[in-house]
Amino acid sequence: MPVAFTTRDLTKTYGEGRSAVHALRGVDVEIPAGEIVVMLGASGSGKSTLLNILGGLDRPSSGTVHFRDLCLTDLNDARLTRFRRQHVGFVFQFYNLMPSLTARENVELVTEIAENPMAPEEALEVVGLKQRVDHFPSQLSGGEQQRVAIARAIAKQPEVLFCDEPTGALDSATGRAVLEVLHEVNARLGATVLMVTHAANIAGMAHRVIRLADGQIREVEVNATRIAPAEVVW
Ligand SMILES: Nc1ncnc2c1ncn2[C@@H]1O[C@H](COP(=O)(O)OP(=O)(O)OP(=O)(O)O)[C@@H](O)[C@H]1O
Repeated sequence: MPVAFTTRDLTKTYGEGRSAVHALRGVDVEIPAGEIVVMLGASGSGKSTLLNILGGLDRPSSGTVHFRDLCLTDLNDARLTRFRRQHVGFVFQFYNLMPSLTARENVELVTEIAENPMAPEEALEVVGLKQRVDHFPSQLSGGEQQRVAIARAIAKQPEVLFCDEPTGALDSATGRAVLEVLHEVNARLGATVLMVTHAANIAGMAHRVIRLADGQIREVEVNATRIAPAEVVW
């Protein structure tokens, strides 16, 4: 299995002196391409910090990150931005949609600057919103808005989709619908999906589960069998 990301002795410290917070303390991890990987850990264990560094939104204090054979830690800001634009998509807990734009227009914001985008309608079809392309966010439910955010993230055909608590603001039925979409994006489009969550039950649908504690990898587990998104309970 080809590797999407490799980190070596990654550290991240926020602040300095007595107020320094050691968010990551020597992380060595490999994320295989084409998998759904779930990162679990207590609040403050460093999950979001690691996700943001892998996605090129933030930089480590020390250590290296490779995306395939591209060393992200060597890139200047302009090249790191290009890496993000070409290779990765992000989905956050709060959907960050533009309220004055329709679903289609929200997706177009990304497809207009992407190199090899899908048509916005196609991305909205993948997430099951073909009939809602001309609706504004206020006319959509929370789960539907999150699906627009996923459509926006996948429309540029990223190799990796980073999701930080993508179901955190959703009830269980709506959350399952969103997980179904993430499962589809992995199975149908072949994107690596890297998801941070507090909901341990979501780990059952992953190929691989990474547990963090105190800024370090505590355990990496490969699921012998996976459950379907519809079976996830929380
Ligand atoms: N910008 C920042 N400035 C200072 N400290 C920060 C910053 N971002 C994160 N931290 C600290 O780094 C540690 C790790 O934070 P991180 O958000 O990565 O944890 P997490 O596991 O994602 O937590 P949660 O599940 O609560 O989102 C925490 O102690 C947090 O307070």
